[in-house]
Amino acid sequence: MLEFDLRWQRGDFSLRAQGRLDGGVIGLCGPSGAGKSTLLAMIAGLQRPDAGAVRWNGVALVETGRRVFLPPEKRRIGLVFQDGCLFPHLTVQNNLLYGYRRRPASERLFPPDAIITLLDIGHLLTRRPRDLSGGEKQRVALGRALLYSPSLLLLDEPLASLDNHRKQQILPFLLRVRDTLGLPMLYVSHAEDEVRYLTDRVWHMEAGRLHTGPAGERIGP
Ligand SMILES: Nc1ncnc2c1ncn2[C@@H]1O[C@H](COP(=O)(O)OP(=O)(O)OP(=O)(O)O)[C@@H](O)[C@H]1O
Repeated sequence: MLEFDLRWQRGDFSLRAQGRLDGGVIGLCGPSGAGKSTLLAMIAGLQRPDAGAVRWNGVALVETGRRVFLPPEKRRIGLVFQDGCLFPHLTVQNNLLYGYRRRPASERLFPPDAIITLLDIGHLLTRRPRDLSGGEKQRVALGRALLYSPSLLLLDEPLASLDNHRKQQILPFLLRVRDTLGLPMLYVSHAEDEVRYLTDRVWHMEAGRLHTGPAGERIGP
């Protein structure tokens, strides 16, 4: 279970967010500038909170009061961003295996072949990112994040740079990941219909405040 209680301020913008994610998919929606990416960055360890804590199954990943700060590579959190952020000089295969090879065999969650089949990227393995379409890049980025063997997957507008047609092609893969791998996911998107395709558990963020609803989530519109 992921639990967080975080504060962060820069200039006029202040973020205050408290929440709990115990499995399944939670969507995180809200207008531009609401603080969604900043919240994800603090959970992943890419941004330090001014005050607060993030715990995974009771273990502190960050706790400002005790000066605990686990760097991102020690958190076992998979990240997928809008533009994939693949390593341009590596083939698809080496992008996919980048995190996998750095995990001890005993910690590896999924065999590469299973993920390659799940995402239907077997025919792309020898290509480099520049020779992939936007949708293919995002499938490879998702595969790379999964082969890192994360305990939690954070997706920050993973489909935002794709046209509607491509989005419709990728959403079923995300459903497959949800249904076959059982990883908890926090999915940021402006598009609430996209989020609702994957989950009816939606958090809202506005002007730096996170609204999770009375039961830690909001169900229904
Ligand atoms: N270093 C900084 N200094 C000042 N303000 C910052 C800094 N970094 C982020 N902000 C502000 O924090 C706010 C939250 O930004 P954030 O990117 O988290 O929002 P978002 O909800 O993810 O937006 P979008 O949907 O457009 O990606 C914005 O108003 C942004 O300008």
